[in-house]
Amino acid sequence: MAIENSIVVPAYHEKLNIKPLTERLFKALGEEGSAKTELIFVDDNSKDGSVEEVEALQKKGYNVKIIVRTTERGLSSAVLKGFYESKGEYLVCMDADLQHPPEYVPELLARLRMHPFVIGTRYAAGVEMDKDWPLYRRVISSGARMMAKPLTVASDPMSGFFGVQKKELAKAAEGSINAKGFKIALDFLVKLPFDDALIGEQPFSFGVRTEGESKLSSKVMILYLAQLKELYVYKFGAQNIISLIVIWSLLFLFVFYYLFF
Ligand SMILES: Nc1nc2c(ncn2[C@@H]2O[C@H](COP(=O)(O)OP(=O)(O)O[C@H]3O[C@H](CO)[C@@H](O)[C@H](O)[C@@H]3O)[C@@H](O)[C@H]2O)c(=O)[nH]1
Ligand SMILES: [Mg+2]
Repeated sequence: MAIENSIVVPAYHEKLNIKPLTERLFKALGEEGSAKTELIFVDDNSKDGSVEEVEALQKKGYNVKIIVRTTERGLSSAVLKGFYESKGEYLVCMDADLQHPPEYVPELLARLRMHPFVIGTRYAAGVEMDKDWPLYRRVISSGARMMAKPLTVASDPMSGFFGVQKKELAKAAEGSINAKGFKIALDFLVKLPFDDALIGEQPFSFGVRTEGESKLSSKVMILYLAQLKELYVYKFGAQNIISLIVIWSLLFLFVFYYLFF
């Protein structure tokens, strides 16, 4: 059966999560869904046994592969790499650490047949943040989300769980997607030419990482601010941008100060 769906997972030091993610994903897809789905990990030379883990799963018959990059690092660029190497028309991005429960993927894929872009959202009726997600992460996430509000109607533009149709991806102007940092979905939401009204949303309950460590760092937060600046200029032009950036940067610094000092 031809591959229709490609699930791309950026992974850095995620060996312990690879097997449970693969097993849970293909179980959730069932026999028919699994036959038309490939799973692609994009690893940045973790050298932690992730490659061997994937090889063992291939031997068991799972349609999974791992791309190992040796000269590049970063979540967003890893996702783009996986998308460009994929066979399917329906592309999904999710984290390796099971914070995006694989059981939501079949529903997201179904929505992706009807929408050019589907964002996994933690802000919807009937779903919740895991109550163990630390308060400081919630505050950072809410601050970051607020700063992106003027850019998109999507309820959770910070989400790393999303789907996009490959034909939409091809419409992005050459070199326009910002592959730095963590927030590739936000770039797609602003720069891909689909109508806002066509954005689909997939509610999901955000899990807690049980294996490995988060890679969120102050560098990632700074990259996010740089991305925001670029997106504001892209969307609104340079005229109003200085005042917007100043206001939002002050807000961010206030949240940062409140949390860490
Ligand atoms: N290849 C590669 N993968 C990476 C890198 N940095 C992070 N990843 C992978 O990207 C995924 C997300 O990284 P985490 O470190 O788990 O991120 P987080 O802080 O928990 O952030 C999550 O929540 C955000 C929402 O608040 C999401 O925006 C983000 O995508 C992620 O889901 C994981 O699978 C991780 O291995 C990198 O440099 N290279
Ligand atoms: Mg995580």
